[in-house]
Amino acid sequence: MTPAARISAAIEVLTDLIERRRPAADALKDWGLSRRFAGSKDRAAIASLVYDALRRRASSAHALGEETPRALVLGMLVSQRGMGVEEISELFNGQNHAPAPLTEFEVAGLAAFDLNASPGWARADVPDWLWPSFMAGFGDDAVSEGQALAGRAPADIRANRLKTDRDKLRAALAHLQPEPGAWSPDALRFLPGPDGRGPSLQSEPSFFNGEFEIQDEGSQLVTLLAGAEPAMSVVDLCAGAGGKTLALAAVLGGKGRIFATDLDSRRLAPLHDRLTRSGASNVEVRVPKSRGHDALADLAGTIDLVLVDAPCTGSGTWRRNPDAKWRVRPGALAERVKDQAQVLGRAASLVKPGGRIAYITCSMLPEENDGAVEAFLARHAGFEPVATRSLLDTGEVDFGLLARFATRFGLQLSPRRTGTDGFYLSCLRAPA
Ligand SMILES: C[S@@+](CC[C@H](N)C(=O)[O-])C[C@H]1O[C@@H](n2cnc3c(N)ncnc32)[C@H](O)[C@@H]1O
Repeated sequence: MTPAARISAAIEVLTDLIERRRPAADALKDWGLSRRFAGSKDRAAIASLVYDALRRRASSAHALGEETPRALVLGMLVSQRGMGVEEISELFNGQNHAPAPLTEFEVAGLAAFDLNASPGWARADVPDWLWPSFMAGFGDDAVSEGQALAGRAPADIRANRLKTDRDKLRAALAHLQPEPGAWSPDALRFLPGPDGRGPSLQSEPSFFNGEFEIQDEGSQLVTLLAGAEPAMSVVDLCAGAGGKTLALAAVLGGKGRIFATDLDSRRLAPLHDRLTRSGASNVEVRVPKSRGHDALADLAGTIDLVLVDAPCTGSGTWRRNPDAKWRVRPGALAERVKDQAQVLGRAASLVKPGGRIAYITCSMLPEENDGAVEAFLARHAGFEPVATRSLLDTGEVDFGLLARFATRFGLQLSPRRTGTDGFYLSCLRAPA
């Protein structure tokens, strides 16, 4: 396919996913299935155009005065690929599957393209209804935080301490040129290539052997800072597919016990194979028998550390899922805040006197971070937030630099601050 034909294909995929409000991956897959002539390089290039256009959706639409799939691609070619009107006109020539020639309106819009004239939410590429939350969380930095969140994400892996260490793993993966992560002692990072894609890590022998898991460095960090120690009893209350469960098992080093559960039993399904591959032997997966069944009833009041990786808007992961950013509906934030209150209440009933709840979200929004913790503290007398300084003093690595990112009750990581996905951590000590 020619570069211009790939642009036409990207416009088609964007039309489908916007009209039907469906995930980008599904729309791209369907497009590929019905266009067998497209090779793997074509598909990768089209996916990259689609994801980049979604990353800059609000800024393109605002600068060009319309929110059509075509306008999103045009804006992205200017803001992300640095193209000028002439270069774009050569591609948009209407011949051989190229997009139709530019209209006068489009030429004028491209010639006057200036993001500085746009409001904050558009420059930051954040949905306008979430902008007040962003401003409340980041103040003068809100635009640059949003812009960093609209960038491409690297691929991070966590060396599994139960089987290897970072140096050995780095040597085993030297052909893929990983770099050590900036914060987590277990992290290796692979930067995206020109098409936005990273290496195919899941086909590496060291992956099959359980020597690493794919996990954003921010996710690794909040798990390391949660305060798990060997010999503890730990509950991972919202374990899902187990990204944090596996990281906790590596910290415990085979000592103590981890109970992993989730409201949705289907989400736990991949965890069994992942545990086998990782070599973790002290994890018990508690699958609820039905919706509402409490699979942890026998553990009430006995647990040293309850990790709550709470259901949230996922706004911290918008670099990886730029389509999800525009699918979040107004009202979703209030729903997630209710869920968070519910899981935190359940955590409070599990933790032992003097034990700890580690509350984590992959969110950038203060309502579901400090806001959720503040509401919990108001409802649960005697619980106290653990000072951020003492969270950072793990004795393992000097995390002191992260103190700059302390919030009222915890720590906020972000692409701009830490080069990771956006994560929040707050630790709460139960009354003795
Ligand atoms: C952020 S995801 C968990 C990701 C997972 N911990 C990981 O690291 O891969 C949040 C999870 O919370 C679960 N969840 C939602 N409400 C819950 C509740 N009331 N109790 C337990 N889990 C809940 C969801 O099913 C979802 O799997």
